[in-house]
Amino acid sequence: MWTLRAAVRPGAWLSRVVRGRPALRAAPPPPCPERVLSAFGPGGPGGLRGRGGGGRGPRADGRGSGAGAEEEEGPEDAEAEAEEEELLRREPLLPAGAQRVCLVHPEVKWGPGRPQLTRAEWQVAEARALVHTLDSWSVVETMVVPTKTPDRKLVFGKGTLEQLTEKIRGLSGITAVFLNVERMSVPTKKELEAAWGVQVFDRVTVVLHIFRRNARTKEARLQVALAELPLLRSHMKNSIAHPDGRGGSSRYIMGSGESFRQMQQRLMKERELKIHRALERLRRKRQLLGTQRRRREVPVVSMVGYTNCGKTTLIKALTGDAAMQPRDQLFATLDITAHAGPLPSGMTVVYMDTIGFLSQLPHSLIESFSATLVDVAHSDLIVHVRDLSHPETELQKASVLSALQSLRLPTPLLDSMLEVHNKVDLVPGYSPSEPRALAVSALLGLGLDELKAELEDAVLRATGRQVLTLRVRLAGPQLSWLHKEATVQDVHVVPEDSVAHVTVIISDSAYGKFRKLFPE
Ligand SMILES: Nc1nc2c(ncn2[C@@H]2O[C@H](COP(=O)(O)OP(=O)(O)OP(=O)(O)O)[C@@H](O)[C@H]2O)c(=O)[nH]1
Ligand SMILES: [Mg+2]
Repeated sequence: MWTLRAAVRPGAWLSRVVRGRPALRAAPPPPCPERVLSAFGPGGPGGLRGRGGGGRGPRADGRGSGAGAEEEEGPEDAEAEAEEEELLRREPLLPAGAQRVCLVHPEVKWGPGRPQLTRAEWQVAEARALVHTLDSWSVVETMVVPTKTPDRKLVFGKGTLEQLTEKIRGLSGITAVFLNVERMSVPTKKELEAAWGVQVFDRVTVVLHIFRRNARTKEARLQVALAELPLLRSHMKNSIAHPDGRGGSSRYIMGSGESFRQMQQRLMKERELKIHRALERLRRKRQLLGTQRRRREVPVVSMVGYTNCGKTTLIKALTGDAAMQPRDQLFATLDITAHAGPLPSGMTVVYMDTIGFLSQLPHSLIESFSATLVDVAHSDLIVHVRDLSHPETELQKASVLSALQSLRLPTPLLDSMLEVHNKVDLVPGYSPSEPRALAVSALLGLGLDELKAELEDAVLRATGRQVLTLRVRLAGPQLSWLHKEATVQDVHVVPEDSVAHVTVIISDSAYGKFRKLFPE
């Protein structure tokens, strides 16, 4: 247990945390997370009391947070809710149920399309992991097929495609082919499906299917709906060319003055606008809660990282939040959730669990989800969690950093980022070479004390606060002033001297005031 010890001259302060226990403690901080919940008032921070959060921790979208009068629902809210429900009522892109998949990975060995940092086997492993993330989906066959023409309509050269078609046709019992390309045009899909006799999915479709399945909150579900739009649009463009089977796309719908295609495009545009509006509404609510959180001065630490690196596990270990459910799946977390936990001095911080990154994620997908990550920009500290046991950990780091760059986060926030090397239990003898990196095992609880100490230093630096132990006279007004203007962590009374050594977390400006008011 870490605590601050009173070993100070009058008015002097300690900025370092040392081991030990005070002889007499007054007003010990109640254990978390209750303590932070009370700090947020009856509703908790950012929906800490979220209803139906899927058993995966509280939600930060503000739904059902009961955070105050702003949250009370009026008829307008009911109308908005009805519209949101309507927007979410849509058939999934892929049918529900089991799929027995043949995974086909086009390997580009030469030329500009050749991946620079990765190898086919890891790309295949990631594609398999995507499939296995879906319940009752399985990979029954994997084929790595060389191609020199990945940008051609049918991806492979003529001879290779013929051989591949023969092989796929010869497989018994497969229900689909997962062609591991980012995105396939609809004509390509149709032609390959005709040749192979089964459905063909690309990476975007599979990722969207996972997103749709894992999205819990309305905000995440609306983001998925938004991300699906480009796909629906291209399907529409191709399928309504002949809506009545007789080339009716350019025909005018009676009396409307617009063709069938124009009408479909208009409806799609309207849908997009409505989704944006609904998301905006939900975000405004969330921002409001974020402002309340900041006003209450609870520092926010965002955990970011590649999918499956252990963000949720680490937050669970740091907070002891038993409701969190880490899973060995890609994109297990799609909703930003907030979880409170204590640091060594007793200071409480809120950890934000975020959606994981994936390399080669289509741009439109990143865009629709980057809005979720806007919250990261409002945090006091970013922690980049890495899976050190992953063979492509360097590539994963590069894709996370480039995604973070594209979010245009404030430079001090990027500069102060901490790197946590997780899963070291799987890499015996590992120690990080980077200067601002800490090795931990979130699963086994290794290295967490060091991490907490480092987090505390970083949070204090980022928020312009310090942990000080001040000597105050029991008879004077200092103690009550400190209770009002700072966060009192510990009071160590020395009765024979009629003084107390008070440990506080205090902002630089409040400390300046304190020195002015009580100069002794
Ligand atoms: N061996 C080992 N496994 C870990 C460790 N931390 C997490 N895991 C496992 O890694 C898997 C993914 O963990 P999560 O915490 O869900 O990862 P995440 O980063 O939140 O994943 P997404 O939400 O999908 O982005 C789970 O099976 C965890 O048990 C660790 O320190 N050691
Ligand atoms: Mg997670």
